[in-house]
Amino acid sequence: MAPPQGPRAPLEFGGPMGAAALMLLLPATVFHLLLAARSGPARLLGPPASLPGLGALWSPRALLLWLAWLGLQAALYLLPARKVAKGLELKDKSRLRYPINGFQALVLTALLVGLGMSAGLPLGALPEMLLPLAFVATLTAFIFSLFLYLKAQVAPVSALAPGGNSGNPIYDFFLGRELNPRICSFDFKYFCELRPGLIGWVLINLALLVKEAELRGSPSLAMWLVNGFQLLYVGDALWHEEAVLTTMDITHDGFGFMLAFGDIAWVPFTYSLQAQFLLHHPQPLGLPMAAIICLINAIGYYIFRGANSQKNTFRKNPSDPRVAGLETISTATGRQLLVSGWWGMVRHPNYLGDLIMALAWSLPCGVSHLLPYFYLLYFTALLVHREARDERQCLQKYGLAWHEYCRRVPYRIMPYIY
Ligand SMILES: NC(=O)C1=CN([C@@H]2O[C@H](COP(=O)(O)OP(=O)(O)OC[C@H]3O[C@@H](n4cnc5c(N)ncnc54)[C@H](OP(=O)(O)O)[C@@H]3O)[C@@H](O)[C@H]2O)C=CC1
Ligand SMILES: CC(C)CCC[C@@H](C)[C@H]1CC=C2C3=C(CC[C@@]21C)[C@@]1(C)CC[C@H](O)C(C)(C)[C@@H]1CC3
Repeated sequence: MAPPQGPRAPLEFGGPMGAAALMLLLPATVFHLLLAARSGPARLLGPPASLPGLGALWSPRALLLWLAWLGLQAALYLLPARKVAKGLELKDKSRLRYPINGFQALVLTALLVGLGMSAGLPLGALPEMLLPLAFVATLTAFIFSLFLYLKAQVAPVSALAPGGNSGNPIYDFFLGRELNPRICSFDFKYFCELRPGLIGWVLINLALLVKEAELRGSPSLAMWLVNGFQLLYVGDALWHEEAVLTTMDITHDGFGFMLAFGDIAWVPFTYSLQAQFLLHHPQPLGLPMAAIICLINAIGYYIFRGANSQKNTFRKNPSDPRVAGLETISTATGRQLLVSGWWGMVRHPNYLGDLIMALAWSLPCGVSHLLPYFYLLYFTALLVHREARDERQCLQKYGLAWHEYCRRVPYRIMPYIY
C-alpha cells in the first residue's frame, strides 16, 4: 500500500511547532558553538563567556567572500563532467541527469586556493571571519528557502516530495516542498548537498591549520589528524558522488530550510568545530595515541566504505561477482535485501562506521572538554532519528520481507547494543 502523501502524510520533527523551534535553535547553536570554541572555558553547555555585538555579525567583506564562494562552486558544477549519471525513477517515470564532477571541483578548488596562497592570499585571516560568514550563510539559507518555497507553488504535483506538503507554511518551508528543484539542468539540492558546504568545511579546516602555523610556528599533530581525517571523508564523498543519488535526502526529502541550512551553514561551521577548538585550545598528542586514533579512524572508514560500496554495488547489479555470493531475501517489489556481509551484521553498518570515525575526529582534542565531542553527540542523535525514519520507509516499501530482515538481523546500528 502506498504511504499517505501530501496533506495526509504524518508530520515529522514535531510538526509546525517543532519546525519553528528548530529554525531558531539550529542557527543559535551554530553561533553558540563558534563563540564557545574561541572562548577560554570552551563550554558546550551554558552561555558563552562573552557575547559579541551585532556589528561582529555583519561584514560586507564576508558577504562578498561568501557570494564569490557560491559563485565559484556553481561555476565548477557547470564545467563539463567526466560522467553524467541518472537518478532513480521519479513519480512521472522520468529520471533526472546529474553531472559527476564533484571530485574535480574539489581538486580545482585546491589548485585555486594553492595558487592564491602563493600569490599572497591570507588564508589565515579566514578564522577571524567565521562569525560573519556563518551569519551570511544563515541569511542565505533563509532567503534561498523562501525562494524554494515560492518556486514550489508553480511546480507540478508530480514534482512535490512525499512529505513537506502538509499545507502548513511553516512546516512546509522547513521540510521543503519540491523534491528536486531545478533551473534548467542546475539541480539545487544535489549542488548544495555536496559542494559549497562540504568543500567549504575542508577549506575552513585548512585555514585554521594555516592560522595555527602562523601563531605557533607549525600546525600541531592533533590539527593535522583532524584535517587529514575530515579531508578523507569529504574526498571520499565526492569520489563516490553518484552514491548520493540513492540517499533519502535526494530520493525522499523535499528541499527546504532543513537541508538548505544543513548543507550550506550547519556543515561548514559546525563540522569544523574540532579544528576551531584546537586553534584556541592546543592539545598535546603523543605519537602512540595518534597511532591509536588513526587506527580507530581507519576501522571506521573501512566499515563505512565497505558497507556503502557493498549496498551500492548490489543495487546497481546484484550479479556483480563482488556481491553475487551474498545471502538475500526477496521482497514483493522484486528488489532483494542483503542479509549477509556488512548488511547481515547490523541493519545500518554504514552508520556504525560513520560514528566510529566521528569518535576519531574528536579524540585528538583530548578529554578535558566536552565541546569537541559535540559532533559525535549530534551525529548519534541524527543517525538514530534517521535510522527510525528509514525503517518506517522500508517497512512501507517491503512489508513482511522487512519484518523478516529485522528478525534475521536484530540490531540496528551497534551489534548487541542497539
Ligand atoms: N556526515 C553526515 O552528516 C551524514 C552522513 N550520512 C551518511 O550517509 C550515508 C547514507 O545514509 P542514508 O542515506 O541515511 O541511508 P543508507 O545508505 O543507509 O540507505 C538506506 C537504504 O538502503 C537500502 N537498504 C537497507 N537495508 C538494506 C539491505 N539489507 N540490503 C539492501 N539494501 C538495503 C534501503 O533502500 P532501497 O531498498 O530502496 O535501496 C534503505 O532505504 C551513510 O553512510 C551515513 O552514515 C548520513 C547523514 C548525515
Ligand atoms: C541541520 C539539521 C540538524 C540537519 C541537517 C542534516 C544535514 C547536515 C545532513 C543530512 C544528510 C547529510 C549527508 C551528508 C552531509 C550532511 C547532511 C547534508 C553527506 C554529504 C556527508 C558525506 C557522506 O559521505 C555522504 C554519504 C555523501 C553524506 C550524505 C548525507
